[in-house]
Amino acid sequence: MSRDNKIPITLITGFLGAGKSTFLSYILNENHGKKIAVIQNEFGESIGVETAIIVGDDGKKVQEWLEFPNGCICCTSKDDFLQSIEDLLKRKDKFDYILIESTGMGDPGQISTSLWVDEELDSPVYLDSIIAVVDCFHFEKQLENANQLKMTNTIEKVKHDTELERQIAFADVVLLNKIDLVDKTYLQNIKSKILDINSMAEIYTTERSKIDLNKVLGIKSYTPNLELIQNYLSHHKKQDSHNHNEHNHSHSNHSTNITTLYIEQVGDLDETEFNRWLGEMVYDTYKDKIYRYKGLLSINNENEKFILQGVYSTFEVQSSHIAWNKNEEKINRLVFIGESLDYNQIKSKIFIIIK
Ligand SMILES: Nc1nc2c(ncn2[C@@H]2O[C@H](COP(=O)(O)OP(=O)(O)OP(=O)(O)O)[C@@H](O)[C@H]2O)c(=O)[nH]1
Repeated sequence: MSRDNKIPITLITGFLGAGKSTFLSYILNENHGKKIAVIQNEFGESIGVETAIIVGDDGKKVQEWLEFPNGCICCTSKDDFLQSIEDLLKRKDKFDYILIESTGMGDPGQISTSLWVDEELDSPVYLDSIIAVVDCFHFEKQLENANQLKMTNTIEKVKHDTELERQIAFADVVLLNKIDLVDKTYLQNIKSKILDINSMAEIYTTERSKIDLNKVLGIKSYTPNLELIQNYLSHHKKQDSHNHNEHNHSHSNHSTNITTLYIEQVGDLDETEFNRWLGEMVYDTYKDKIYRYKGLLSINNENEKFILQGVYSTFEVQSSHIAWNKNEEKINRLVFIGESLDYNQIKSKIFIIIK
């Protein structure tokens, strides 16, 4: 099934109180011309969205539907996101977009991998993008608390408390919300901390999560869109003249070890060897530590540019159907976001280049 006939899913993540429900309410009440189904895996308190939740007389959550004034349909879910999606699909004629609000502590990587796998199985849905809503007023404090806990507490606690960074690491779009509560200098500082973690994300500043919906819905972050990938990669190119430490956006005042790492290499790739190498990295060397990765590749004996997309150990290399220009230098360019990534280790074995 082509993506044009599939239903897009946007996953909304964010720490407790960041403004996710405010964002959902805003979307549902905007004039977007879509019929939107909403899946939430927790109870919330904001108006509009949670009114769709029905509690059965046994106290359990029951999935229910509700017509919104602008034609939206809302539902709430059981804890299992995928089951909810399956249930939703039985009512496919009723909607053409799905929003999933993950709980404050959800792992966006797990959910996006599940959706990605479904896509491979020719599922009628596809993952459009992951949006992280960040409370910029509390961000520094939340990050600081997480880092203090990292030094002192158990592994479980650490995993729990790195969730804020992980949400940012997995995001295609970050909404820096509550800008009414901070000044410009502070905001700039927060932005650069977010870019240190994930320099691929589009960052927008918002008040009450208000944003042009064209910037957040139907943006196809996971499709092999050459323009989008080139856009993601463009600002990394400028850093390439710097030393290797610059490839890894780890700055001395940056306390997280989740970073973005950029690698480039001129020439053509042996596709089989590249797949083998990447598999080794994501299944073995950096298992569960490489979260998200994208790339623009030049494959041996192919005229077209290829695009790499990956989450954890799930990845795809697909043609963009756009050829390299005759005068263009063929440069393979990759961006990885993950934990404790070592530039030299990753680059040392990476590219099997055809002379
Ligand atoms: N000052 C200010 N308050 C905001 C803004 N956006 C949301 N809020 C408020 O922040 C509180 C939390 O917003 P929610 O939308 O409920 O946040 P949430 O992420 O859904 O929260 P949880 O579901 O508890 O994780 C609410 O009282 C909102 O009214 C903003 O831009 N500025």
